[in-house]
Amino acid sequence: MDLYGSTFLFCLNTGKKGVIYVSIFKKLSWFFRQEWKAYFVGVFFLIIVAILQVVSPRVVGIIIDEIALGTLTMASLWKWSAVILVAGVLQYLFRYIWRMKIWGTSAELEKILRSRLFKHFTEMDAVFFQKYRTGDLMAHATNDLNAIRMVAGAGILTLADSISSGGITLFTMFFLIDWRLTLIAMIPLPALTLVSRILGQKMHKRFRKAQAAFSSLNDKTQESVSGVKVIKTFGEEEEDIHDFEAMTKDVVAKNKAVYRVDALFDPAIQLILGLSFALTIIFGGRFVVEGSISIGQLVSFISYIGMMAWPMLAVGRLFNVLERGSASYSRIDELLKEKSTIQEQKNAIRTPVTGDLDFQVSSFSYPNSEEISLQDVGFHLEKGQTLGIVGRTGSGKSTIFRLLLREYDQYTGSINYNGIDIRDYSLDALLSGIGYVPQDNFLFSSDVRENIRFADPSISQQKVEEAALLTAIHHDILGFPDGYDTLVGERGVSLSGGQKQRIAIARALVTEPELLILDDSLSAVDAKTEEAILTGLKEKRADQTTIIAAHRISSVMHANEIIVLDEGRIVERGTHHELMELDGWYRRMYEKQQLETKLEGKDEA
Ligand SMILES: Nc1ncnc2c1ncn2[C@@H]1O[C@H](COP(=O)(O)OP(=O)(O)OP(=O)(O)O)[C@@H](O)[C@H]1O
Repeated sequence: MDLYGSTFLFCLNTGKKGVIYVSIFKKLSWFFRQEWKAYFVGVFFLIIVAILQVVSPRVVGIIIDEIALGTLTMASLWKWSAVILVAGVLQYLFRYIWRMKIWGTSAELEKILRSRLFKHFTEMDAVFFQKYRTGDLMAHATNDLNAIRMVAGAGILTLADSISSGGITLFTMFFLIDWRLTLIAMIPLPALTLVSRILGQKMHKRFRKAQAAFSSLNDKTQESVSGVKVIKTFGEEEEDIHDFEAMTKDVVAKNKAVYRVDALFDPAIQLILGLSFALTIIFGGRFVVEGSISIGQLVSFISYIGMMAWPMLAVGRLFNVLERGSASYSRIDELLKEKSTIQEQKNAIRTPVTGDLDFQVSSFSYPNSEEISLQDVGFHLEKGQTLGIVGRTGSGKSTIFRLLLREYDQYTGSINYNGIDIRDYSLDALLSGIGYVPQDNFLFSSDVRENIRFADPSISQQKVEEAALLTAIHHDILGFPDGYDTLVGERGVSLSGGQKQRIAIARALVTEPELLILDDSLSAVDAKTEEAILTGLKEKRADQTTIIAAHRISSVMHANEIIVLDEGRIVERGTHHELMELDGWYRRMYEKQQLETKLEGKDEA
């Protein structure tokens, strides 16, 4: 049996896996170099502890020998007791130091990698977020970073500890007690390495599965609780309970699988150690009888065997930690290597965009999509003008905005601001000039004021209120329990869809952007309020450009120009009057919506 073949040093030098173990340390060498002082102190005290560890068992052996020989005096008992006490206290102190140094420093690595990853996420483009799902990215930011931290913490610790405490204990057994007994007693111990390696691997796999099952159960619970009204309306309670029970059963089964392996650990360790103890008693007993070692030495030796168990187990654990860390490092590295397709030019213009907007896109398709989402879409807006965009769902309204916001660069044609291509501006110069209100408005878990002045927390209350007045939300806000201090978002008060929309518009308006984009942002607001907001905007933003996309014609009818999109093409264009005269889709929609409003009015009356 090749038990010794799995010992650490051998593995470091052999085979493909050996390369993995070395390479993860190499990959992290930048960090170890940066933090070498902390590691040096940590490992130094680790070695001192390893030396101190062998003192007590040896002292106990000496006391026993003195008892056997009848030479023990009170003075020597006090002396030896003091040695044991001092060794114990020093071990306590030094263990504290190395733990602080090694664990604390490894947490630093996690922090550095997490910041890098987060910064990277914020720099990535829409293509990246389409390729990786949010859940996966979150898993990378937690599980993978944790596995890498383990290399810098538990990895370094087990490596240094198994070499120092294993080496020193072995040295003491070999040279200070009896080399023959050491060789015999050590025979079963490498099996501990195998046990911790193999069972550890199995445990980890099963634990991962159990965790995944538990998080699915969590998702399911959340979905069922938040969707309980829909479930009841459709009379689906029975099915839901059935699904829930099946998932609960799955979680229990997977946890049982973890315990099946976990329960094997201790008995296996006891069995192997027991074997080693048995060999020691049989052969050590004979050596004592022969007179080649003393009883005291045998007692010390038995303690040392117990102390050898940890380094042997640690080696197996080390392989697992390094393997997982290496796989995680590769995954994180792959993410960090992803480049955004949106790149700023080296000498990009840094002054904020202003002036006329000229949008001329002859063709655009989303990456990984064969369909052409925009074809020959062009418009020119002078500073201060308003453009309306209408069209069926999926006709390409939001796509125009995504190009304006530089979420995608891969189109043919050009988008110019003041005669300069938007790709020649820095992203900050472009985006700080645009106030964008997306269709699915999002409020942060914070108060109303902070939500409105999100772009710049130093904006005054007066400006916040002006923006809120303009979007007809000011009086609503005053009616909230804490006015502008009222918490909104996930954990805050519940707002109506229209209130959320108006806060989102106020957030875009408060910075007085050069270009304001409202992407179907008035859909949940009633017709009267909509009219008030649009009139206000027209006055306030007479010198600034606005684009409004909407399903409701009333949102765009006062615009300088209106374009009607269908399947990514402009099918009608002109002012409200011109489009009414054209007698096409626009007019039909307008009349239909007018009729609906009238009927609603009658219903309400
Ligand atoms: N990320 C994407 N990848 C591939 N195709 C997309 C993507 N986003 C949108 N599309 C497609 O592009 C077309 C235009 O979509 P867009 O979101 O611009 O429509 P819209 O007019 O804004 O619709 P709505 O009024 O429903 O918001 C649709 O056919 C849509 O399926």
